[in-house]
Amino acid sequence: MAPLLSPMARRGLLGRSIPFSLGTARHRRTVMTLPSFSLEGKTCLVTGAARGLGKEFLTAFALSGARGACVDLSLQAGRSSVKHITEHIASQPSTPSSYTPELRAYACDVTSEEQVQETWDSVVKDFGKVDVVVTAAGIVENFEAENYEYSRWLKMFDINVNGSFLFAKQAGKHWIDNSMKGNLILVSSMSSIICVRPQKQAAYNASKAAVSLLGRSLATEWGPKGIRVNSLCPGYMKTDLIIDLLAKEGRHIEEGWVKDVPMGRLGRPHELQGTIVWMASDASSYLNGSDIVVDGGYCCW
Ligand SMILES: NC(=O)c1ccc[n+]([C@@H]2O[C@H](COP(=O)([O-])OP(=O)(O)OC[C@H]3O[C@@H](n4cnc5c(N)ncnc54)[C@H](O)[C@@H]3O)[C@@H](O)[C@H]2O)c1
Ligand SMILES: OC[C@@H](O)C(O)[C@H](O)CO
Repeated sequence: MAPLLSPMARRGLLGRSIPFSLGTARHRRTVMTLPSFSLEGKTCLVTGAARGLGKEFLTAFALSGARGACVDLSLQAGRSSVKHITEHIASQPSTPSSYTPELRAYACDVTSEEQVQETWDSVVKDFGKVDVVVTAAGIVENFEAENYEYSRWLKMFDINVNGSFLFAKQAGKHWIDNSMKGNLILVSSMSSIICVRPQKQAAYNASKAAVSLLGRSLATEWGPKGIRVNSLCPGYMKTDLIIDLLAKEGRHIEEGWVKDVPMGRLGRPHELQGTIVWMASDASSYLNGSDIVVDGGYCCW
């Protein structure tokens, strides 16, 4: 069948002509993508982006043309994350030679309202605006409930729930006061829906259930104002958090986890890149108040 459009017209209307490496030379090829997936012109703020999923999300955003703020406890770790992401992007064959992502690091403890406010003000001053906020800062730990120290319970909620709320509140207020459309993505977990086994983690599970319902609550409050709020619920993704947990609990646990995943393996962090870009972009313009589960099928049981 004859093509509906010439290759040149297709490139102009539906794709972007970008350079890619072949040997030592730079050649051009056309990458066909749905334009609404592009994040060009958007500024994305990601908490917990010094490592793990947050870093993966910031990488995906920068690869999609966004500018980005890397927010984490340590400025040094944040700067090293930004450097690593920038080098990674430069090494990708699909990256145009003229493109360097605009990324900056900010030190912030998400449990401090004062620090969250200061960080927000700095990011807005540096970038002029924030379009997308992803709250990936979080912790996990496993203790049986009857022996769970209350101080630990409070810390878990302080980081996972209060930290998410503080950034959500800051972003929501800013977007509403400035009549801006905003996009908030809370990082929840499949543990907001089901109890994983065998590790005992009542506090973590309850904190993630709170995060997801916070997301749906904000979606109803702010939806009429043009602000979308959704939660991402990953299954097991092999980040340092999971590697540390396996080191503590024993490697036999991983075998049990894998049996519980219909796809027969843990997730790789980069496998969330497509989902997070979709959620952050205009491609998901009617998505609001949803929990997006990406877990290899774990929650089907
Ligand atoms: N890895 C998984 O399998 C998985 C699955 C589902 C959900 N999650 C969730 O995704 C999020 C990220 O997980 P990860 O695997 O990348 O973990 P990670 O430990 O690799 O990264 C978490 C990041 O959050 C930062 N952080 C912790 N406390 C903070 C605070 N008070 N203020 C600012 N930053 C803080 C850490 O410094 C770290 O850089 C967490 O909320 C986690 O519950 C992870
Ligand atoms: O449920 C997957 C993750 O949220 C989490 O890393 C796991 O539950 C930790 O045991």
